Amino acid sequence: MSTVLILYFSGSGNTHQLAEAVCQGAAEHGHAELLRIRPEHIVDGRYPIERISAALREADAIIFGSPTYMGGPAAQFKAFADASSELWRDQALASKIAAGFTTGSGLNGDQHGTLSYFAMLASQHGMLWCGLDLPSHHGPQGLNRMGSQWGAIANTANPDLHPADLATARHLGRRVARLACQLNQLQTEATT
Ligand SMILES: Cc1cc2nc3c(=O)[nH]c(=O)nc-3n(C[C@H](O)[C@H](O)[C@H](O)COP(=O)(O)O)c2cc1C
Repeated sequence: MSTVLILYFSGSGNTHQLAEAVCQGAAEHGHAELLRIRPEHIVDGRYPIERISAALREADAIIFGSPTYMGGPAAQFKAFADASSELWRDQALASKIAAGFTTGSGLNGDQHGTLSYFAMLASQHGMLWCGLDLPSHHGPQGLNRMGSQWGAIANTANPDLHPADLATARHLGRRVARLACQLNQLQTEATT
């Protein structure tokens, strides 16, 4: 069993749809929970990290999500990331698995900037980055049609997300949760 948190911001709902798909996949291997960053929680540009720091400390894996705004994560996600420096001081998230997902309206809308930022944030926290183990247009569902191995991307040119993008997000959630279970098992074996 593993506990996976999906920590994300969504302005108009596209990234929320992708977060739900990630959560469905992760729930196949344990407990998975959505934690949405709400703009009204942010005060003077800072997210109140104390609201969620216990949940972050207890999770086995954290999957970050944000729409891509101007080639990077939304300011609301960055407000959380900056506040997470409280947890960086004692490396409270070290050795947890991390992964990421994003949405963007461009076919190539520089969504990699957002995923690269998530990987950097994970590295700052000493976390272990988990990308996608999928070549592009994989299998009958056409998984990873956006061709990214850093994480899951959905193109949002249409209001309903593409089934292949949703299936790719479920795959990422499933992969992270499965790896977290395996890591838990190894740690248990090492201490018994
Ligand atoms: C301020 C702003 C900047 C944006 N910049 C980009 C961008 O750089 N690349 C891209 O592909 N889409 C960009 N978009 C489109 C959003 O990423 C896209 O609509 C996304 O799915 C919104 O997600 P949400 O519904 O979860 O808020 C931008 C949208 C806004 C409002």
